Amino acid sequence: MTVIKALTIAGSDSGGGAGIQADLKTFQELYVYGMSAITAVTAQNTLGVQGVHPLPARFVVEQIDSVFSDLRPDAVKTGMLYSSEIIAAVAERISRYRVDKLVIDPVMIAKGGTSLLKSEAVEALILHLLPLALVVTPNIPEAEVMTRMEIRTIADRREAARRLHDLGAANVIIKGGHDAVNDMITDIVYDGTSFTELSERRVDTVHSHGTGCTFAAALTAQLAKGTEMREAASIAREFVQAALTDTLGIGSGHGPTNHWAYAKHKGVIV
Ligand SMILES: Nc1ncnc2c1ncn2[C@@H]1O[C@H](COP(=O)(O)OP(=O)(O)O)[C@@H](O)[C@H]1O
Ligand SMILES: Cc1ncc(COP(=O)(O)O)c(N)n1
Repeated sequence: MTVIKALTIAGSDSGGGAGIQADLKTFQELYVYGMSAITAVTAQNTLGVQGVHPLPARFVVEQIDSVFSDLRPDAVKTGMLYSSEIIAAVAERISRYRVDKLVIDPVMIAKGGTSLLKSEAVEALILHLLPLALVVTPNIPEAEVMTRMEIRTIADRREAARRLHDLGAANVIIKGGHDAVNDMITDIVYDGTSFTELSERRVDTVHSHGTGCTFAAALTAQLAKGTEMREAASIAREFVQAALTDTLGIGSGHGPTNHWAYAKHKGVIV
């Protein structure tokens, strides 16, 4: 049996809906062996983020080295990176280990408004990490910050994707979850040449904590298996749609998505 392996470099969410926990649950559901390097520990639940405790950059590196020296991953995902020190250290190791399947989810702000990336670290993310990305997966506000442009229309999203590609990401997926206007939620995939739109009906739910992490983790799992970019994005979109539709309804605030839903609906996983 060939075991496909993926590493997530991200923050821990004690509430289990986002961050490392969402990534590992998603990898597991897609039959990918999950490994982690934790950048920060958050005290978090469905009501918000109560505390953030970053780890020293050198200890993030130590975790990455432990994984690479023994369990070589087939793909790597980054989530919450918190500081420019951690970003620079992660970028150095990604280059050193010649990671070719790097998925960057440029996590900046939790849904409740707590910052998960220091504002001065945005430049480091763009400069050091973006050029190493096989794919970057910003939501609309994150794409606005990185491109310094306002994004309203689908044409704006395409322009932002072009700019992020020009900044060095081989592929760009701009997620449409923050579109407050349309009934259809559209993620756009840009490979440097052509655009693909992935549209699904808006799910009207408060239980959307961790959608971004879950999408990028499903994408990473599929890329680790060798699925091509558009097909991997489409499966990730389907995974999140199921996770948002069949909610667990736990917690008294913005609850997590249901990581079991995709497998439950599909019956079998390929
Ligand atoms: N209400 C919704 N209905 C359907 N899909 C959604 C909804 N909200 C988010 N998504 C999907 O979840 C994923 C994450 O999107 P988004 O919310 O934009 O990112 P983030 O969680 O990083 O803020 C995307 O694939 C997006 O299309
Ligand atoms: C540790 C951690 N990482 C990422 C997110 C973003 O979550 P979302 O996907 O809801 O934007 C989070 N809330 N906590």
